[in-house]
Amino acid sequence: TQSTRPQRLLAAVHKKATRGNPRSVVKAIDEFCNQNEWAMNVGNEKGEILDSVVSETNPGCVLELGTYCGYSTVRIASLLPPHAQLITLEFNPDNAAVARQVIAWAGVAEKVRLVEGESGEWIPKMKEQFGVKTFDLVFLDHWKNRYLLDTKLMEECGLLKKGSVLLADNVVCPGAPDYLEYIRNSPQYKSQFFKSHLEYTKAEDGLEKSVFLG
Ligand SMILES: O=C(NC/C=C/[C@H]1O[C@@H](n2cnc(C(F)(F)F)c2)[C@H](O)[C@@H]1O)c1cc([N+](=O)[O-])cc(O)c1O
Ligand SMILES: [Mg+2]
Repeated sequence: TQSTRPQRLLAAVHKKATRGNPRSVVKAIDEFCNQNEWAMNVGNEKGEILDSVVSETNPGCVLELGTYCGYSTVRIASLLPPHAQLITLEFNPDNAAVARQVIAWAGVAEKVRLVEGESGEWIPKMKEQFGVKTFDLVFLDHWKNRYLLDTKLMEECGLLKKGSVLLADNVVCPGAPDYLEYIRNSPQYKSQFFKSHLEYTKAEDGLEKSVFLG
Protein backbone atom coordinates (compact mmCIF):
# COMPACT_ATOMS: atom_id res chain seq x y z
CA THR A 1 0.00 0.00 0.00
CA GLN A 2 1.10 3.55 -0.75
CA SER A 3 2.84 5.48 2.05
CA THR A 4 1.75 8.99 3.01
CA ARG A 5 3.96 12.09 3.02
CA PRO A 6 4.05 12.19 6.84
CA GLN A 7 5.15 8.54 6.84
CA ARG A 8 7.92 9.33 4.33
CA LEU A 9 8.96 12.31 6.48
CA LEU A 10 9.15 10.01 9.53
CA ALA A 11 11.27 7.50 7.56
CA ALA A 12 13.71 10.33 6.76
CA VAL A 13 13.92 11.20 10.47
CA HIS A 14 14.66 7.56 11.40
CA LYS A 15 17.25 7.34 8.63
CA LYS A 16 19.03 10.69 8.99
CA ALA A 17 18.50 12.01 12.53
CA THR A 18 20.27 10.91 15.71
CA ARG A 19 17.90 9.54 18.34
CA GLY A 20 17.69 11.93 21.31
CA ASN A 21 19.04 14.89 19.34
CA PRO A 22 16.22 17.37 18.62
CA ARG A 23 18.35 19.60 16.36
CA SER A 24 19.24 16.63 14.15
CA VAL A 25 15.50 15.81 13.83
CA VAL A 26 14.73 19.40 12.77
CA LYS A 27 17.62 19.31 10.28
CA ALA A 28 16.52 15.95 8.84
CA ILE A 29 12.96 17.20 8.25
CA ASP A 30 14.18 20.44 6.64
CA GLU A 31 16.51 18.48 4.34
CA PHE A 32 13.68 16.10 3.40
CA CYS A 33 11.38 19.06 2.59
CA ASN A 34 14.04 20.94 0.65
CA GLN A 35 15.33 17.95 -1.33
CA ASN A 36 12.44 15.50 -1.57
CA GLU A 37 8.92 16.71 -0.76
CA TRP A 38 7.49 20.03 0.43
CA ALA A 39 5.53 19.72 3.68
CA MET A 40 3.75 22.30 5.82
CA ASN A 41 6.25 22.50 8.67
CA VAL A 42 7.03 26.02 9.87
CA GLY A 43 10.51 25.47 8.41
CA ASN A 44 13.92 26.82 9.38
CA GLU A 45 13.61 30.52 8.47
CA LYS A 46 10.35 31.07 10.38
CA GLY A 47 11.57 28.42 12.85
CA GLU A 48 14.43 30.67 13.94
CA ILE A 49 11.90 33.44 14.67
CA LEU A 50 9.82 30.89 16.63
CA ASP A 51 12.96 29.87 18.56
CA SER A 52 13.71 33.49 19.50
CA VAL A 53 10.15 34.12 20.71
CA VAL A 54 10.20 30.89 22.79
CA SER A 55 13.58 31.76 24.29
CA GLU A 56 12.62 35.33 25.21
CA THR A 57 9.22 34.22 26.61
CA ASN A 58 10.85 31.43 28.64
CA PRO A 59 7.40 29.79 28.99
CA GLY A 60 6.36 27.34 31.70
CA CYS A 61 3.17 26.34 29.88
CA VAL A 62 2.80 26.28 26.07
CA LEU A 63 -0.11 25.39 23.77
CA GLU A 64 0.47 24.45 20.11
CA LEU A 65 -2.56 24.26 17.82
CA GLY A 66 -1.70 22.01 14.88
CA THR A 67 0.98 19.40 15.59
CA TYR A 68 1.05 17.96 12.05
CA CYS A 69 4.30 15.91 12.06
CA GLY A 70 5.74 17.46 15.21
CA TYR A 71 8.44 19.66 13.64
CA SER A 72 7.59 22.84 15.58
CA THR A 73 6.68 20.72 18.62
CA VAL A 74 10.29 19.48 18.68
CA ARG A 75 11.71 23.00 18.09
CA ILE A 76 9.69 24.44 20.97
CA ALA A 77 10.18 21.52 23.39
CA SER A 78 13.97 21.56 22.88
CA LEU A 79 14.06 25.16 24.18
CA LEU A 80 11.79 24.75 27.22
CA PRO A 81 13.16 25.14 30.74
CA PRO A 82 13.05 22.03 32.99
CA HIS A 83 9.51 21.10 34.19
CA ALA A 84 7.91 23.29 31.51
CA GLN A 85 5.10 21.60 29.59
CA LEU A 86 3.94 21.82 25.96
CA ILE A 87 0.41 20.69 25.07
CA THR A 88 -0.04 20.16 21.34
CA LEU A 89 -3.41 19.56 19.67
CA GLU A 90 -3.76 17.42 16.54
CA PHE A 91 -7.07 16.56 14.85
CA ASN A 92 -5.89 13.94 12.34
CA PRO A 93 -5.02 10.59 14.00
CA ASP A 94 -2.61 9.58 11.23
CA ASN A 95 -0.66 12.84 11.65
CA ALA A 96 -0.73 12.37 15.44
CA ALA A 97 0.72 8.86 15.09
CA VAL A 98 3.63 10.18 13.02
CA ALA A 99 4.15 13.16 15.34
CA ARG A 100 4.34 10.93 18.43
CA GLN A 101 7.22 9.02 16.81
CA VAL A 102 9.04 12.19 15.67
CA ILE A 103 8.71 13.65 19.20
CA ALA A 104 9.93 10.37 20.77
CA TRP A 105 12.88 10.10 18.37
CA ALA A 106 13.91 13.67 19.26
CA GLY A 107 13.91 12.70 22.95
CA VAL A 108 11.50 15.44 24.07
CA ALA A 109 8.45 13.27 24.83
CA GLU A 110 8.51 13.97 28.57
CA LYS A 111 7.94 17.69 27.89
CA VAL A 112 5.12 17.14 25.40
CA ARG A 113 1.45 16.20 25.81
CA LEU A 114 -0.03 15.40 22.38
CA VAL A 115 -3.84 15.53 22.51
CA GLU A 116 -5.91 14.13 19.63
CA GLY A 117 -9.12 15.99 18.89
CA GLU A 118 -10.43 19.40 17.91
CA SER A 119 -9.78 22.77 19.49
CA GLY A 120 -13.47 23.54 20.09
CA GLU A 121 -13.69 20.46 22.30
CA TRP A 122 -10.32 20.60 24.05
CA ILE A 123 -9.65 24.29 24.72
CA PRO A 124 -12.56 24.44 27.21
CA LYS A 125 -11.16 21.35 28.94
CA MET A 126 -7.58 22.51 29.39
CA LYS A 127 -7.98 23.60 33.02
CA GLU A 128 -9.92 20.58 34.30
CA GLN A 129 -8.09 17.91 32.23
CA PHE A 130 -4.48 19.11 32.36
CA GLY A 131 -4.38 21.41 35.35
CA VAL A 132 -3.53 24.38 33.15
CA LYS A 133 -4.01 27.80 34.76
CA THR A 134 -3.00 30.02 31.82
CA PHE A 135 -0.72 29.63 28.78
CA ASP A 136 2.46 31.70 28.63
CA LEU A 137 2.79 31.02 24.90
CA VAL A 138 0.38 29.78 22.21
CA PHE A 139 1.65 28.79 18.73
CA LEU A 140 -1.18 28.86 16.17
CA ASP A 141 -0.45 26.73 13.11
CA HIS A 142 -3.67 24.80 12.50
CA TRP A 143 -6.53 25.56 10.12
CA LYS A 144 -6.26 29.26 9.27
CA ASN A 145 -10.03 29.80 9.49
CA ARG A 146 -9.88 28.65 13.13
CA TYR A 147 -7.24 31.09 14.42
CA LEU A 148 -9.76 33.82 15.36
CA LEU A 149 -12.42 31.47 16.73
CA ASP A 150 -9.92 29.67 18.95
CA THR A 151 -8.30 32.90 20.17
CA LYS A 152 -11.71 34.16 21.31
CA LEU A 153 -12.37 30.75 22.90
CA MET A 154 -9.08 30.94 24.84
CA GLU A 155 -10.04 34.43 26.06
CA GLU A 156 -13.48 33.22 27.15
CA CYS A 157 -11.97 30.21 28.96
CA GLY A 158 -9.60 32.48 30.90
CA LEU A 159 -6.56 30.73 29.44
CA LEU A 160 -4.66 33.97 28.71
CA LYS A 161 -3.14 36.26 31.32
CA LYS A 162 -1.40 39.65 31.10
CA GLY A 163 1.78 38.95 29.15
CA SER A 164 0.62 35.76 27.42
CA VAL A 165 2.12 35.58 23.93
CA LEU A 166 0.27 34.38 20.81
CA LEU A 167 2.48 33.52 17.82
CA ALA A 168 0.61 32.79 14.58
CA ASP A 169 2.14 31.13 11.51
CA ASN A 170 1.07 31.87 7.92
CA VAL A 171 -0.54 35.26 8.45
CA VAL A 172 0.45 36.14 4.84
CA CYS A 173 0.37 32.72 3.12
CA PRO A 174 -2.13 31.04 3.18
CA GLY A 175 -3.24 33.99 5.36
CA ALA A 176 -5.58 34.49 8.30
CA PRO A 177 -7.20 37.85 7.45
CA ASP A 178 -10.00 37.84 10.03
CA TYR A 179 -7.50 36.92 12.78
CA LEU A 180 -5.08 39.69 11.73
CA GLU A 181 -7.85 42.28 11.54
CA TYR A 182 -9.09 41.36 15.02
CA ILE A 183 -5.75 41.06 16.79
CA ARG A 184 -4.22 44.22 15.27
CA ASN A 185 -7.27 46.35 16.13
CA SER A 186 -7.96 44.95 19.59
CA PRO A 187 -6.94 47.16 22.53
CA GLN A 188 -6.32 43.93 24.43
CA TYR A 189 -3.27 42.99 22.31
CA LYS A 190 0.04 44.52 21.27
CA SER A 191 1.03 42.95 17.94
CA GLN A 192 4.23 42.75 15.91
CA PHE A 193 4.70 41.28 12.41
CA PHE A 194 7.83 39.26 11.59
CA LYS A 195 8.26 39.22 7.82
CA SER A 196 9.67 35.96 6.47
CA HIS A 197 9.02 33.42 3.70
CA LEU A 198 6.76 30.43 3.26
CA GLU A 199 8.65 27.32 4.35
CA TYR A 200 11.02 25.90 1.71
CA THR A 201 9.95 28.53 -0.87
CA LYS A 202 10.64 32.14 -1.88
CA ALA A 203 7.00 33.13 -1.39
CA GLU A 204 6.25 35.82 1.16
CA ASP A 205 4.92 34.85 4.56
CA GLY A 206 5.37 35.89 8.18
CA LEU A 207 4.55 35.36 11.82
CA GLU A 208 2.37 37.64 13.95
CA LYS A 209 3.38 37.93 17.60
CA SER A 210 0.69 39.33 19.89
CA VAL A 211 1.00 39.99 23.62
CA PHE A 212 -2.23 39.83 25.63
CA LEU A 213 -2.54 42.96 27.76
CA GLY A 214 -5.22 41.56 30.08
O1 LIG B 1 -2.94 24.76 6.00
C1 LIG B 1 -1.93 24.84 6.69
N1 LIG B 1 -1.89 24.40 7.93
C2 LIG B 1 -3.06 23.72 8.47
C3 LIG B 1 -2.58 22.71 9.47
C4 LIG B 1 -3.37 21.73 9.85
C5 LIG B 1 -2.89 20.73 10.80
O2 LIG B 1 -3.43 21.05 12.09
C6 LIG B 1 -4.25 19.96 12.52
N2 LIG B 1 -5.30 20.51 13.36
C7 LIG B 1 -6.51 20.96 12.98
N3 LIG B 1 -7.17 21.41 14.09
C8 LIG B 1 -6.35 21.25 15.13
C9 LIG B 1 -6.66 21.64 16.52
F1 LIG B 1 -5.59 22.20 17.10
F2 LIG B 1 -7.63 22.57 16.49
F3 LIG B 1 -7.06 20.62 17.24
C10 LIG B 1 -5.18 20.68 14.71
C11 LIG B 1 -4.71 19.28 11.25
O3 LIG B 1 -5.14 17.97 11.52
C12 LIG B 1 -3.42 19.33 10.45
O4 LIG B 1 -2.50 18.36 10.89
C13 LIG B 1 -0.69 25.40 6.11
C14 LIG B 1 -0.64 25.58 4.73
C15 LIG B 1 0.51 26.08 4.15
N4 LIG B 1 0.52 26.23 2.74
O5 LIG B 1 1.52 26.77 2.18
O6 LIG B 1 -0.49 25.89 2.09
C16 LIG B 1 1.62 26.44 4.91
C17 LIG B 1 1.56 26.28 6.29
O7 LIG B 1 2.62 26.61 7.10
C18 LIG B 1 0.41 25.77 6.91
O8 LIG B 1 0.40 25.68 8.28
MG1 LIG C 1 2.06 26.74 9.12
